Amino acid sequence: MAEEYISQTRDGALPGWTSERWKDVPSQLHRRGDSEDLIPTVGFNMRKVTKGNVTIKLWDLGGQRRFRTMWERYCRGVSAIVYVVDAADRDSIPIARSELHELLIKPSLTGIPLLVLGNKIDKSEALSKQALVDQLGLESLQEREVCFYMISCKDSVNIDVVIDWLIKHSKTV
Ligand SMILES: Nc1nc2c(ncn2[C@@H]2O[C@H](COP(=O)(O)OP(=O)(O)OP(=O)(O)O)[C@@H](O)[C@H]2O)c(=O)[nH]1
Ligand SMILES: [Mg+2]
Repeated sequence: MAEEYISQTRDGALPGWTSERWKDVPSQLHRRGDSEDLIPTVGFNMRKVTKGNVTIKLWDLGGQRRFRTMWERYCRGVSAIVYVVDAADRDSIPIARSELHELLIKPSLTGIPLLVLGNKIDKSEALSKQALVDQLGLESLQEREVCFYMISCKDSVNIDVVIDWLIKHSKTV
């Protein structure tokens, strides 16, 4: 069931990429593809996105409190962790910060490269890059590669550099 978008929003479709559900996942864990761009992730979704001879397997983990305890389990052994923050939701940044730091102190995740994305920069209330880096305490993170981009899935801002980063950090099998 290939779909022509890989990001949260239909507008954020990436030309040339196809997306399909990861086949070895129990079907009750999937969301319906049509609506998953509009509502919070329930549990998690898994996808394989492909362009040419590049395939990336993505685990999209739900951000709600009840799903956070499973983050560590699904981050173990991955090539990279991508942490997406709503840059316009200023009140939630302290929680995003503490949850991120909680996750990264887990010994099982030592050294895994981290990509932090400040999303929704199309919104006027979005924080600046420096403010977000400061409020998330990214400077204090150690012993792993950390990269940060400001993005807009809605307006497709910086999605190309995200994809480049993911490809660069993917393990070749
Ligand atoms: N304005 C704007 N809206 C966006 C953008 N990206 C996603 N959205 C919208 O945000 C809503 C989804 O909420 P999000 O906060 O992104 O959901 P999420 O982070 O996946 O939430 P969890 O799955 O609970 O972690 C949808 O209505 C999207 O259309 C963006 O770049 N700009
Ligand atoms: Mg989600």
